[in-house]
Amino acid sequence: MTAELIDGKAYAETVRARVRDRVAALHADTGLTPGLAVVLVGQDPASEVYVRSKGRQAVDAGMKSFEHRLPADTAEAELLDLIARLNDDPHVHGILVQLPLPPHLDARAVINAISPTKDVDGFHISNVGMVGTGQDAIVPCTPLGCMIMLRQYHDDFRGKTALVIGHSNIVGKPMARLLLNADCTVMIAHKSSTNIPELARLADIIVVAAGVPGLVRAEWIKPGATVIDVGINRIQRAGKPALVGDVDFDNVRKVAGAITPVPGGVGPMTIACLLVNTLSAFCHQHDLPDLPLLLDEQDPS
Ligand SMILES: Nc1nc2c(c(=O)[nH]1)N[C@@H](CN(C=O)c1ccc(C(=O)N[C@@H](CCC(=O)O)C(=O)O)cc1)CN2
Repeated sequence: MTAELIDGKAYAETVRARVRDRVAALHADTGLTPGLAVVLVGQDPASEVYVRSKGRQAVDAGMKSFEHRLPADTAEAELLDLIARLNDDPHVHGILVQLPLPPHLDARAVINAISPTKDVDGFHISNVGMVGTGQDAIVPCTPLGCMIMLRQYHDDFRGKTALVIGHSNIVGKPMARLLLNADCTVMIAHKSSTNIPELARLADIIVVAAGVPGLVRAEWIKPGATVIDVGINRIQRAGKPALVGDVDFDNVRKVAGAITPVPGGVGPMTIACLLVNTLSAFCHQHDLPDLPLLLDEQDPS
């Protein structure tokens, strides 16, 4: 068996096209345009790339993009002051602060200063709490992207077992909660777990976000399982730089039913889902109907 490749780039393009069409239709009806503010503190090279891409993709989708770049030594009070201004700005419907932040800044305080209605990353404690209690809320972009792709392979999660490897606040925990909200049976493991192989063998779905290159091995995979690799690891392979995930891709793909590659799997869906969340936040703020998330659902317009 060779697993079907889950083409995140193609899914992301479909999501972006839907957002673009809906933004154009809403603009034609209301004259309003969704606005996304992205805040970058410091000059982390990977963050620079992601922030540039977020701004470009927002503009391509017909949105306004507001980029705020602050020096690495920015004081927390200054960052909180910027967030307060963005919270009050009617042209800004979504706000995100790119992570990681420099170590002198308290990421939790910064995220919780964003208005929950504009928190398009879904990291604010009130959005986290709402998702955790099964209420409609803004969902973090990477797990949302994983769910959209998983839905194409599992129309019903009831009776399915998932293993989420990794318990970060931005991927592992929200991913597990979303699967649980969909009535999946969910196991969560992390870097201190000693029984990951045994748990993995039970799983119809594996989502891994552990930051360990090649962690998930072919011998652990239930034949036909869906494997979603969120890992992005920059390593040296045969003396050359390479980008690999947390899954031993070449061997796991011989056993799994469907698998995401790295690059080109989950990553592209992260920014596409940021556009979905920005459009959603805009719709809620203007009391307009929201875009359905599933790719096979019809747009209400
Ligand atoms: N405020 C946030 N900070 C961070 C988030 C986030 O969702 N919100 N997630 C990550 C970084 N990230 C977006 O911000 C992100 C990571 C990876 C990709 C992506 O498309 N990856 C490509 C590979 C790109 C490469 O060569 O580096 C892929 O997997 O194909 C997009 C967005 C942490 N911070």
